[in-house]
Amino acid sequence: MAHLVASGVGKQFAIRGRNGVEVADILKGVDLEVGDNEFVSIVGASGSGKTTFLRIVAGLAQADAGSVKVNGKTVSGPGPERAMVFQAINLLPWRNVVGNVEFGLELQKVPEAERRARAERFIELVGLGRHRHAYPHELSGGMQQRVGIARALATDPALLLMDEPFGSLDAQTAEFLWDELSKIVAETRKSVLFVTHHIDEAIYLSDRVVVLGGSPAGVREVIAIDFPKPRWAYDVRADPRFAEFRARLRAHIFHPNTSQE
Ligand SMILES: Nc1ncnc2c1ncn2[C@@H]1O[C@H](COP(=O)(O)OP(=O)(O)OP(=O)(O)O)[C@@H](O)[C@H]1O
Repeated sequence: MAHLVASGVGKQFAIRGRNGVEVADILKGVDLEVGDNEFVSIVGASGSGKTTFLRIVAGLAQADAGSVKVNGKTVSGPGPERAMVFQAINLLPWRNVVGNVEFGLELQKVPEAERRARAERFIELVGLGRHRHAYPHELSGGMQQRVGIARALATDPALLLMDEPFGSLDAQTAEFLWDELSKIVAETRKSVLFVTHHIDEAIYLSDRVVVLGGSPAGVREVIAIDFPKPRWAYDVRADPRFAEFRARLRAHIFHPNTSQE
């Protein structure tokens, strides 16, 4: 069974325009699925509704039309089967790495011994074992983002929702974390819905890339990225099909009416 099935999702916002406040359709008729152990990215021009859609799946915003189901259950708010990783990492500055990773488990009332064991496991998995007692201000941006990923994984969600998690990092650190993330996702067999501006990142990480676009926005294109896994950023870039995927995605994002398949 697909982990996530979104059907006909629509969202309106009150937009302040020249003629005062108007209600505008931002998303309309969005159909999107993420299967078991599948990595799906959403790309699209700025303002195309990527974050809005992800927030609806997370249960942080409500759709005005359509439905979102995770493991067959309709989403009506946040839930333990979904965990979100944001671009702004939002670690608790007064807690060390272990304390931050345990935080979500405390909210879920997981007993202390299990909490500690789970936190330690995921801290090791993201490669921060030696820094487990460090405080956020003692960590680099990339390390903080890895704490955010460990915090989300520790709650053992069926679906990991990621909103530009590497967007604030330098290119080198981000690329290093692409390899890390794909390794972690393969190891933990998670399903992931990932929002990004970065076309190369989407191609490298994803099984499928969904292009959102139009006004109101809908699914413009879905491209299957069939490079074998595990992948390494260097090999993927060197493959001639990488340039093809890139050109197709750019065409759909930036010239949606002129691109042809
Ligand atoms: N709370 C809100 N109230 C009114 N309008 C909103 C609200 N949130 C988002 N919007 C509007 O919805 C549209 C989609 O925003 P969203 O942040 O989902 O786009 P995005 O594709 O994630 O953009 P970016 O790539 O720039 O992050 C934008 O026009 C934005 O102004």
